[in-house]
Amino acid sequence: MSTGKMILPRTGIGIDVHAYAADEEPRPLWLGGLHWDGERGLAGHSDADPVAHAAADALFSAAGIGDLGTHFGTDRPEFAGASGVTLLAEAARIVRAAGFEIGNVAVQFVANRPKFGPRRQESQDALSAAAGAPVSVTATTSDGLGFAGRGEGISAVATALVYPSQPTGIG
Ligand SMILES: Nc1ccn([C@@H]2O[C@H](COP(=O)(O)O)[C@@H](O)[C@H]2O)c(=O)n1
Ligand SMILES: C[C@@]1(CO)OP(=O)(O)OP(=O)(O)OC[C@H]1O
Repeated sequence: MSTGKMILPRTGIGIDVHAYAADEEPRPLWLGGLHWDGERGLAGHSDADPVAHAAADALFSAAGIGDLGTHFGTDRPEFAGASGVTLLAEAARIVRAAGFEIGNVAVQFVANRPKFGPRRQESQDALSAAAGAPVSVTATTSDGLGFAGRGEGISAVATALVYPSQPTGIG
């Protein structure tokens, strides 16, 4: 007999944007959980990895427990310079503690460079290990249009699917 309880998945979305660091204050580029040698870095309180941040934001969104700023505010000195991989792992821990399992996360970033394809698997492996669930990463240019086309910054958008650890609902 049915108990009327179900496991309903929930989707979430996250967007993150970081501007390139000023020439006077150069930073390393961290993108998709990887360091990109010789590439211009992004400005931010943490390591400014928009792929990892968008993934974490999508997880919080799917669980309905706020967003990146809710959990890792820029007023928290312990997150200064924090790696995106660390933030994503912590986000996954918080989401699981809130009673959810993670199905998957998909992220796409918009940037002319670095050329991502050759390091896609490495990035996906790093982020999937952090999340404890599959994280796929894709890249696109914007055909030279907009702030990505002008080389002003990098944006990323992510979706996530989570589901309750225990059946919920009527019954
Ligand atoms: N930084 C990037 C951007 C794109 N790619 C790959 O190039 C292909 C074509 O991209 P479009 O701009 O035409 O969407 C696509 O396969 C992207 O994965 C990349 O490797 N690095
Ligand atoms: C990650 C945090 C905290 O260190 O800082 P930033 O690196 O500036 O990144 P952002 O995507 O603007 O999210 C806000 C903060 O939670």
